Amino acid sequence: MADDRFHVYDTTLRDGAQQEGLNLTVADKLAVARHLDGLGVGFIEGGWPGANPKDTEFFRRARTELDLRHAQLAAFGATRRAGVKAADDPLVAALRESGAPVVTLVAKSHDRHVELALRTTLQENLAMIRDTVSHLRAEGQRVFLDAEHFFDGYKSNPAYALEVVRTAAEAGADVIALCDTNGGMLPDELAEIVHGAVQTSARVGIHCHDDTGCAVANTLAAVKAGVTHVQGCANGYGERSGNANLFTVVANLQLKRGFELVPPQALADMTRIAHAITEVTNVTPNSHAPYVGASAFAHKAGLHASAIKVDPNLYQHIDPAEVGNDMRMLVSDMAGRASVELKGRELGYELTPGNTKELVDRVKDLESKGFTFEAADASFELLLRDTVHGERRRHFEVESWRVIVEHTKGGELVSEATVKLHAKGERIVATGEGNGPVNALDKAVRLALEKLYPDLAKVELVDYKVRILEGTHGTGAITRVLITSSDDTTGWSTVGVGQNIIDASWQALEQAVTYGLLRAGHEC
Ligand SMILES: CC(=O)SCCNC(=O)CCNC(=O)[C@H](O)C(C)(C)COP(=O)(O)OP(=O)(O)OC[C@H]1O[C@@H](n2cnc3c(N)ncnc32)[C@H](O)[C@@H]1OP(=O)(O)O
Ligand SMILES: CC(=O)C(=O)O
Repeated sequence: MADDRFHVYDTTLRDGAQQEGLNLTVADKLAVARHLDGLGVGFIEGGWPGANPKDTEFFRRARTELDLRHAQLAAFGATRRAGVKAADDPLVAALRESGAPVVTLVAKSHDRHVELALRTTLQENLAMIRDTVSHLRAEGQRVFLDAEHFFDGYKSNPAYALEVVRTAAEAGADVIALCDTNGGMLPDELAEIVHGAVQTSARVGIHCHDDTGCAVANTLAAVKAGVTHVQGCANGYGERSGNANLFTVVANLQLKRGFELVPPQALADMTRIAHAITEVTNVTPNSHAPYVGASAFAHKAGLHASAIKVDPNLYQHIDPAEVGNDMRMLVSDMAGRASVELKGRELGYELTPGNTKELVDRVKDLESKGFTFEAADASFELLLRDTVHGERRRHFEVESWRVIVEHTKGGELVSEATVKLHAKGERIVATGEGNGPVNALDKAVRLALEKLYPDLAKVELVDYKVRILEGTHGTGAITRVLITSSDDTTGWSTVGVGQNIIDASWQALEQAVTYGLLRAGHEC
């Protein structure tokens, strides 16, 4: 069970789900909850039971389908409506019936909101808070309160904003989370206000939105000012610009401020968990996300690599393994000898100074012609192998290839490719048909090689990207093609460049097949 000295409270399934384009099924919500529990957060806000059938269903299924080891579930909802008893409000009843051990109530703490949005009096709003908190407490639930618009409310009427906090605490709320609902605060101003609000009998927490790009900084400033409960969302999901990214908050507090919020082994699993959640939400992972992004410890500049060669800490703020991430070297025209040497080592090759220099020169020359190696790891490795061997080695040599695209009388578009190859002493001619020229070439190569290399069947072409590099030349522009392939364990990318899109595609395809055969254990 979670350490109650400091709360890590996740609201991905409620505020995170308020993000544009994010739509979770009940099964998705259960899956995300399991991942968050694996990270070791203390509380998981599951949604607003009674507001929609899906969230009601989530709490119903959670009782039998979630076996949480660390976290407690929290059901979110509003205080009772003005003028009714908490016991008679159907939305309060849904919170009571959710079975969640914790209920988090949202309450207005900004006088203008009470008067304009709730259309009630300041006194009635306090009564709504008092009644709802004490009713749920009497029903045996632990109650947290989200003081909505607390900071803007404090600026408008500090006495009233603090009265809301006091009322909730006196009624029995365990936690009052101060919310920067519009996300407009900056850290210094927010910290000053938090200082004034932490003197209450309840625990004080913080809930920040990222509209100024300061949600994480504001959360850390609030912790420094005395809060002991932080709210946030996985991957920073949330309404508008999102919520404080809970992964960044936890990593910062644990690694920089010495809090032990989640077990160290769970922190070391954070990168995997962050990515597993993006699989469920179907939101492309932000590769630049702090700590867990694929680029968070990727080094491109030659000068950085030369220092990293001496000591990785010279250009890294932590050891990536602490959050389950990896250091990566990127090779491009910004690389120097150190970048190439370290990349070579990452790939399992010890390069001589002569090889290193030659590779740096080749990479810079090819990148000036439109190639890109940071996005085509397999093409770089093939270039590296050719340099180490002092010659170009392939499993097959190409005599020629050709593609025909035919528009038939019936309106059908058919592509047919013929390749003539030499492999293992044989001359092979094969023809493939496809729905496009690259598909036809791919089929023809496979047909040509399948008898000699049956495991080529495992290699799949999974992505094909084209970019025009010199738009000013119209249809005669230089084209860059990136192909991503995969076998049953990993993926790799290759690049081709040319004035003819089919030629550029062929270069990338030929390398993709070569790399696939190397991965299958066929040396050449
Ligand atoms: C800052 C936040 O993110 S808080 C979370 C916000 N999340 C959501 O709104 C998502 C779920 N919401 C919903 O499904 C719906 O809005 C419901 C079911 C809650 C309410 O739906 P409806 O009854 O149709 O009301 P509607 O959405 O138009 O308006 C909200 C009502 O709640 C009232 N209300 C708003 N905040 C509070 C509060 N803290 N306490 C009590 N009542 C409140 C409003 O005054 C308004 O009342 P009215 O019906 O008398 O005008
Ligand atoms: C409660 C909440 O989500 C907010 O005030 O932002």
